[in-house]
Amino acid sequence: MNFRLLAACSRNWYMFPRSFRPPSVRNRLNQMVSHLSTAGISLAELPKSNIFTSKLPHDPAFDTPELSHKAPRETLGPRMVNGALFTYIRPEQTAEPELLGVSSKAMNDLGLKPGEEQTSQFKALVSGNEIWWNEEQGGIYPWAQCYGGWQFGSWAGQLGDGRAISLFECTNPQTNTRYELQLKGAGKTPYSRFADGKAVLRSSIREYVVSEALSALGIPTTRALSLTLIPNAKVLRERLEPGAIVARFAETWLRIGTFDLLRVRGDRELIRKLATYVAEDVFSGWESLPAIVSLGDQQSSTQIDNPRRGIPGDQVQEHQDVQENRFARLYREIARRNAKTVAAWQAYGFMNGVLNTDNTSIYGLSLDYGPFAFMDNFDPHYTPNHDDHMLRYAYRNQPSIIWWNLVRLGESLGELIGAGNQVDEESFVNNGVTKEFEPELIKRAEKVIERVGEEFKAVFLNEYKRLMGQRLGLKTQAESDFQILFSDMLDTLEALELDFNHFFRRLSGLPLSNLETEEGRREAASVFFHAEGFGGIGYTEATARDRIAKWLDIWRLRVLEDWGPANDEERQKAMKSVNPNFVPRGWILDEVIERVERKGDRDILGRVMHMSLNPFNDEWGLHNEEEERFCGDVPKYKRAMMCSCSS
Ligand SMILES: Nc1ncnc2c1ncn2[C@@H]1O[C@H](COP(=O)(O)OP(=O)(O)OP(=O)(O)O)[C@@H](O)[C@H]1O
Repeated sequence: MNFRLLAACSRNWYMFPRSFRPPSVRNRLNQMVSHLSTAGISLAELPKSNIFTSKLPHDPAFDTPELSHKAPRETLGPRMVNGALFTYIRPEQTAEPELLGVSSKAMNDLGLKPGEEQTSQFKALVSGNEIWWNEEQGGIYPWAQCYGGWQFGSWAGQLGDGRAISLFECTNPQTNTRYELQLKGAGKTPYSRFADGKAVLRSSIREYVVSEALSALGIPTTRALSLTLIPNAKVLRERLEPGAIVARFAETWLRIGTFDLLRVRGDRELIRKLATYVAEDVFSGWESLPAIVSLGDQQSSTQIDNPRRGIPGDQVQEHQDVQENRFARLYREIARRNAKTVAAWQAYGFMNGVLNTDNTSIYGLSLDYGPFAFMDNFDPHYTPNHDDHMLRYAYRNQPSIIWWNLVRLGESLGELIGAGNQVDEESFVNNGVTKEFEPELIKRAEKVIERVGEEFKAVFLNEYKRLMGQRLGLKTQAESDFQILFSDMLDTLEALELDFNHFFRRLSGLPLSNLETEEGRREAASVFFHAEGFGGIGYTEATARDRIAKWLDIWRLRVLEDWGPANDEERQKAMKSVNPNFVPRGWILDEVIERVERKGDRDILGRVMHMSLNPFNDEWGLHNEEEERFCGDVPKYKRAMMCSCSS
């Protein structure tokens, strides 16, 4: 079966399902961390594994860890790697590393005990100077993954972990969650192409803080355990900069780009193997995957959110004359997860900045912290990526782009999805698709992708409405909320150039009793203004106040419906528990970078991480002036900053 043929035969695979349109401004349809306190264990006691490297094929150039270990590092440099999903490779040694920060939440989630970060073993591991393997006793040898990707809509070829090296998988014995721990900035790999395998301190600080901030907001993401400065590594970007290593972890680092590369190379055997690995070893087995949900008008959000699971892997389901086998259910799971994550980005005003397929996780994690940002003033056209002139990855396009990426995944899985009940037949497995079977297979695969697209849209909207409702203090959902509350609010924020996240937090603390009269609402409106007032064209202070006051009245009545008149304190508390007082915005990260890098100030990093991990606090009691500044109005000339991809 020629994989390219699939795409050529079916142009609509490159488009959204007909009814799915990008979000627009007019039509919004289209748009304290609970630390489980565990005792924890030491790094040595942490259960470790290498399921990824033991089940999936390695780079044939280095059959064993020993071969890779003995090879001079220069021989492990950039090249094409075929028929494999990883290469054994160790991190480069670093001189005089300095551990700058550790996330307490990450320690806890990994199952490590507090204080473990002070041990020399921990410091050596997260700086790349020690690995969990030696020639005498063996252990787990590090590896770099091979993947490809579509970047800005064009095929980019083989990419792979050019500067990330995984050390091992580890399982938190309390939660049973398994993570793959890796170092970013740990040196060259066969996937480094023309680059140096390093990461600069600037981008490492950004990833370290913001991946943990997203996690604290409840948004699925890859995580950061620690940040290590490598003072002697002078890394050349726009200028010479200090290098750094982020020790990071995730349930999986597999990306849509991992499948893309196999498809482009026509490696159907490996696609099947990888898909099986994902279902059995990344998710909780084939039975855990979701069946189709009906999407008629009668479908409740609860039904959409709770598809039937528990279907045996070898069972093929028939729905409206279309067979769905286990690979279709796998595709659905990946799409549903990504739908929820992108909904959370939209609800919290987060932009990834570079949503290429190599940055789209098959686990639905926020992945790749490059030119990302939290929204300042609400502007659906905003992208933090300085190089994205077409606004491909702007806020308003994120849901559609994630779907575009998922269609690429559908193409990679197309043969397996389209095979229906023939997927395990010997001749299909060994010889591929016959000419006679091809039209049927393509038609079925297209149908499944189209349906999953409809479900993606439904899950996305469901989650977006849930989160927005929660942010607005609603306990129930009403049909009219979307247009009357959400859309009008967003239009108002955009028209008056007001801050997105501040809006929700300030709304949380507004007593409903202050909003009973027209005068009270007009008075309250200015709580959303910037220090200099508001922006936008054609508004006077009186008309700006009128517009906000009108919305506040609708909101007040809706909140009263849900909470009644006597529970306003509870309502405020509930809203504050979902609307962060602090988000690490671009200007704050710039200040942290400046102070850590140029002024040798280490403490600010710890304080900002603490605020990021506890974003809903009213205060943190660490540095009052700084906290007030970081949670206050964004200085006018520092709003909607942009950054380049160089990192
Ligand atoms: N300094 C570098 N040295 C080697 N490879 C690099 C470097 N910077 C980026 N790459 C590689 O270029 C590709 C795209 O880079 P991108 O910035 O999206 O990824 P990244 O931030 O390095 O990694 P990740 O997506 O895992 O966070 C990846 O394959 C990445 O490994």
